[in-house]
Amino acid sequence: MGTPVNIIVGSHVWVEDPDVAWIDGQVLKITGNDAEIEKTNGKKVTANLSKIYPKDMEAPAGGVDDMTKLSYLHEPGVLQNLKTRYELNEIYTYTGNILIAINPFQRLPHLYDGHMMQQYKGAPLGELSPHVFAVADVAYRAMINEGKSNSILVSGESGAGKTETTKMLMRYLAFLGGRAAKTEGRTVEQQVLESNPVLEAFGNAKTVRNNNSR
Ligand SMILES: Nc1ncnc2c1ncn2[C@@H]1O[C@H](COP(=O)(O)OP(=O)(O)OP(=O)(O)O)[C@@H](O)[C@H]1O
Repeated sequence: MGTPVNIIVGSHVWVEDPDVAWIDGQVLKITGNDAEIEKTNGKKVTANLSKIYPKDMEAPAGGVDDMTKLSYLHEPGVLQNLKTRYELNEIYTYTGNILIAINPFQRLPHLYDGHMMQQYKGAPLGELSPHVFAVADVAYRAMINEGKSNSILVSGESGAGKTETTKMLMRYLAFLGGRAAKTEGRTVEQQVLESNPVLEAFGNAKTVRNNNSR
């Protein structure tokens, strides 16, 4: 993937591992196309040079909020960055203007409160920390400015968090657009959000990864 990088004796690299997907280590010896690597768990392994990837030793300790800032855009580099951020409860990361969300499997209420929504209102993408509200804000503004419908694509495997993400997108869009008008004493925001259980009932079946089949 990407430009070939010189791997020499002493290079810090990523090598595939059956238990943890990728593990880092240092090249001890190169013989032909094979490199002998001492992994950080102390074990040694031999791998083909085409299967190992350079590790960025200068990567910031807390990761980067946009993966286009990574020195190496290979799989272990991307996964390492997401893992580093996830451990700090930073579940959102950009890759350019695409947002990657990792399921936190715990409530993070501070991420979605009214204060947060207020902050993201009108803020250019990339100015604040990566967030689903930022994506909604850009989509909403493009719709208003261009006078055309807009869509937001939410994809991921079962249990990845698409339904939760969509709920947050709807909440934010309702917050932007539907606060003033009222029908039968309820705001558009309330009404849109109340439609969630109905949509869920039609769209969701229980799967092995996810039981929200309400
Ligand atoms: N941003 C989040 N904050 C807190 N919990 C979350 C978040 N995203 C997902 N979860 C948790 O993960 C569970 C599964 O997420 P969700 O239902 O959104 O997945 P999905 O991608 O829609 O799955 P499926 O394709 O099976 O419908 C949720 O019920 C919730 O407990």
